[in-house]
Amino acid sequence: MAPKDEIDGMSFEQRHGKERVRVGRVWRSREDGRHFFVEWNVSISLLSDCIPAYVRADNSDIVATDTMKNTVRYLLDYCFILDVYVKAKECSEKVSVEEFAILLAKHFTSLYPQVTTAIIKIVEKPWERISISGQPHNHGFKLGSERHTTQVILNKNGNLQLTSGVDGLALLKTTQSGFEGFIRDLNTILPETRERMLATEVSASWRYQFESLQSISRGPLGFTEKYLDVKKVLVDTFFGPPKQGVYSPSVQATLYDMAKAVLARFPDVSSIQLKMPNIHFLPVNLSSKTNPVIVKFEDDVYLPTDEPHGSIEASLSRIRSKM
Ligand SMILES: O=c1[nH]c(=O)c2[nH]c(=O)[nH]c2[nH]1
Repeated sequence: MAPKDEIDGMSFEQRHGKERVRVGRVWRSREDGRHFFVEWNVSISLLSDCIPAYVRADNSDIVATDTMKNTVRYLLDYCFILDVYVKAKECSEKVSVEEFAILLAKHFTSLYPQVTTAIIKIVEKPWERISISGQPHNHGFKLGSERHTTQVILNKNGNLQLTSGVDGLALLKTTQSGFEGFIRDLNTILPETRERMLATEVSASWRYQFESLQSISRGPLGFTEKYLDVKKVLVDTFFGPPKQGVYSPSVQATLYDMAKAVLARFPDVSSIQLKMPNIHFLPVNLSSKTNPVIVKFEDDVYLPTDEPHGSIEASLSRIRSKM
């Protein structure tokens, strides 16, 4: 990713940045007094022309990460120094995590002549508006589960790679899952089955087809809506219709159906990567010498296990027309 430089007859790559810069932001609606809140964990990585710092002890081209670190603390009071916060303050209207990442990347690549590319990653903490007696609260939030993520890679010349994603989306179904017909050898003890639990924690990231800043023409929260829509397609495809569900012959087949459904539904998504660990729920059969059947497994009592778990991941991309 980083450009390679040749130094002393050797190839050299470098980048520097700041990880885990945390920021919270409240937007207050004047109309109905409702507050909107986001908490973001921002990582910045800059590709920049600062080889002299490595080879000649000349730091004159360095955007210092220590400045950023000190500024994070300072900024609890003053919101105008660290780039992350300057931009957060400038966002008088609520923005999506994708737009904010683009804003930051634009800032770094346009302000510093040395910076050729900015890579911004943001993870949004899942604060959700709370409801009291069925009524959405104006300023109360509780922590949910899955996290909205984004990564923006922006080049000085405007070339853009934009991905959105979801992490920690835990899904489980108690039937309509099996695993049969796999290779059997000396080490195979797993029985074939058409009846098992299926549980996973989906990590997905999908890339938008936009390849430059100019090609993005969305409303202020378009990416948040798209995130919710993609998540819904993933979840709906995993479970199938509410009454009968849909049979899963393997995690692999379900993963592929989910990826295909996203590409079929969203023309502006050019690829999707899915990681779906197979989180096992083992059948419980208990016996002893004196009592051969204490608990007989009848698709009811399971032992949940995190370790080890199956690891299944794949990505699906549109093949670009060569025309
Ligand atoms: O859906 C599954 N895919 C596998 O590759 C696998 N391997 C395994 O032991 N159980 C399962 N289940």
